[in-house]
Amino acid sequence: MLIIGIAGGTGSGKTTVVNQIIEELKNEEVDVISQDSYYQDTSHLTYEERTKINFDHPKSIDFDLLVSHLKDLKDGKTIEQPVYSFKEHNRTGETVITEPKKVIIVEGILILTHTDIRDMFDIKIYVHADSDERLIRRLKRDINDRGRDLDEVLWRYQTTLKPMHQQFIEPTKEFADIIIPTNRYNTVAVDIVQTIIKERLA
Ligand SMILES: Nc1ncnc2c1ncn2[C@@H]1O[C@H](COP(=O)(O)OP(=O)(O)O)[C@@H](O)[C@H]1O
Ligand SMILES: Nc1ccn([C@@H]2O[C@H](COP(=O)(O)O)[C@@H](O)[C@H]2O)c(=O)n1
Repeated sequence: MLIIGIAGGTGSGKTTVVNQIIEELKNEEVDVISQDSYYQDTSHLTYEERTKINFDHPKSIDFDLLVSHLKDLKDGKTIEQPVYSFKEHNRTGETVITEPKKVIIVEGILILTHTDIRDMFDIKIYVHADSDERLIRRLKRDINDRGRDLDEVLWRYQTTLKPMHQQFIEPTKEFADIIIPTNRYNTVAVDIVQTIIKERLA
């Protein structure tokens, strides 16, 4: 089993890169695990309280569950990946049955901050886009897809997202084996990663 970690700031293009990488792989060969599925269960809080959570701090992630799920997959066991709702700021209570495959791609802003998880990765990738580009993408995406408005995105950017990015996320670039610049669509980098995966699978 090959485990690939793909980190990078919000809006850097992690999900897009993952989708491009797996385009040529068969479904039965690859699992994608998103760190977003592992936001802490906050059902004990009201909706109002949940809106104020700092979702860019490592403490917002249930890393224990993520570690145990990755270990299970490595051991050939099936897991139940939680489903997360950005509209509700909480897990939905549903799960996705995920079976072990030849390639596991784990993507998320904070995945390289955690030593045990970092050590499980065979390849560590950091996706980089400039912060203004990321903010523009985040604004468009959160308003179109995640039920947010301009004020909410800018408030979150100023209060938590930008400082947490500088404190926790950007420094993990030093752990990366490969850094992919994505201010433009980077097909060359995607081709290189696809080639590495194919070689390892051969
Ligand atoms: N290289 C790129 N150039 C322009 N837009 C991009 C690029 N990569 C991603 N996007 C767009 O930016 C938004 C955020 O990308 P996404 O892959 O979801 O980022 P992340 O998973 O890192 O938050 C999406 O709307 C996506 O279509
Ligand atoms: N309820 C939530 C949970 C997380 N976020 C933001 O999502 C970002 C991480 O996801 P990406 O797909 O962009 O990598 C992170 O920056 C959190 O601020 C949120 O807005 N609401």
